[in-house]
Amino acid sequence: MEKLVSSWCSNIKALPESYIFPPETRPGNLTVPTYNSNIPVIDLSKAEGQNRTEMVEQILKASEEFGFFQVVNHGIPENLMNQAMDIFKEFFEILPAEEKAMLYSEDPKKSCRLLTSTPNYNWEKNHLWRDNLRHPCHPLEECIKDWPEKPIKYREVMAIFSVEAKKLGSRILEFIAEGLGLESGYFRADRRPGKLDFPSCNSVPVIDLGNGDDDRPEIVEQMLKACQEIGVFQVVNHGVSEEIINETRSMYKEFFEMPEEDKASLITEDHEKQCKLVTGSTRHNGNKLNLWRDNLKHPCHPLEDCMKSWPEKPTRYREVVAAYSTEIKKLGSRILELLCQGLGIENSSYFEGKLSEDLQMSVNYYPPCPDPSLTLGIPPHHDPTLITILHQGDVSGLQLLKDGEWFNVEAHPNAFVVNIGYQLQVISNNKVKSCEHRAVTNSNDTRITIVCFLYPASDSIIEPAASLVNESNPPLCRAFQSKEFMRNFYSMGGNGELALQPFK
Ligand SMILES: O=C(O)CCC(=O)C(=O)O
Ligand SMILES: [Fe+2]
Repeated sequence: MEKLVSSWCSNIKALPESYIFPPETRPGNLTVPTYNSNIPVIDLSKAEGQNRTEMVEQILKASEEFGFFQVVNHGIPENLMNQAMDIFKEFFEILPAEEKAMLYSEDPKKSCRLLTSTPNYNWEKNHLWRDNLRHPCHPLEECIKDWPEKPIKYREVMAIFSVEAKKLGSRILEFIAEGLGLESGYFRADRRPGKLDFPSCNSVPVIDLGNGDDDRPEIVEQMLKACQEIGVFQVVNHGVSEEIINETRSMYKEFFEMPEEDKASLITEDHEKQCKLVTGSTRHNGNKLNLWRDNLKHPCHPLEDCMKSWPEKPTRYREVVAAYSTEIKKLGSRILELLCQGLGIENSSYFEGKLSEDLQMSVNYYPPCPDPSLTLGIPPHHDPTLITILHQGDVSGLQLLKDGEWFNVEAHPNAFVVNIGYQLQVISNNKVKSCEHRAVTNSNDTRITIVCFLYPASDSIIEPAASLVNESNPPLCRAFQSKEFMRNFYSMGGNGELALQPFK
């Protein structure tokens, strides 16, 4: 093992010969002016405000002019940065030599290695005045086993730090994609699912709604916690009868498996049409990439008006879906009332009436897929709803993004998955968050998901609820009409944050 510079440098007065560079490659004058005044320091908190476009332009300009910029208000807590810095100080300056010797390696294939100067120490002419520790951080569970075991807190602190740094990196790449006019998510490595064995998300509780008022405080607390942590929970004992659910599911299976000619009249690219059957997405024709799904969509409110546009086959379609959507609307109101209490919105009927009036049915049919690692059922997105109530039967495929990783939402045949939508996030003044999610496919089973989107009526006014706004929680945006937000949401390619910009 070469002697690490950190192990002997403190006692020496003159620079040893092997570190002295030829005159033409020495830094020479050490009083060069700092570049700080020219390299922009970019305030990332502006991403959430009116000046987002300006901030994205700053990043792009700095990238063109310097290829460097600094960021502040980047979301990595100061104490975490200090902890990481202290860990490395302890690593290089205090850790006994024998601990470091175990990590020292000249084998470039070794995942975690400590070296001095460059990896080519033995054949370099001049050594560099540095020691260096390097290791990969992704995927965390695999890499962490090779990380230093000392200082004791190394793995704990650096795991958190690396997750935060990765999030920051993804955010910055997203700003750059935005500035370059690329589609959202352009730089993300996970546009294909790649691997197929995703872990289940353990932040999604299965909440039992069944036991009446005695359990209410506990139910409310569980819901709020899930909405704050991940924005998704499941409910069982929800009051929608198993019979209605099974009947609806088998009816939809029959629908999607009907001969082509029975469905042809519903296939359309006309956005104005109320009831639409599409393959891929509604923007399929403009997309180079197709999605491995068919989708049927139509509104359900007001029922009598909408029903006329619904499919006529299977013959029981209208009767079954009318019953199902009525039950889901009731369940939706119940969940919103519980959430209202959890959020601390004083008026318990806050969501009643127009604010939760609109119900859209969206049913996905994902046939078994020849190679699920290469394609998606639905790409990553946030729902623009108040809440979404989804039934995925016994085949999982819904995935949530948490700390930059995808997790499965476990399939419970009796449960509905409830998902916080972007408009509820606004009303909660960011107290609860909507979660980015996607649907993956599988090679064995047909998967049908019955998705009910609960929306405000299009002309209702959306704003952070007055009881959630105070001096320390200023309103995240001004009031707007739901339809204004929806228009922006679609024109901004489904990006809720951008859709909200005009109302900041
Ligand atoms: O089918 C799924 O699991 C996801 C559906 C979904 O996210 C949607 O329709 O917005
Ligand atoms: Fe969704």
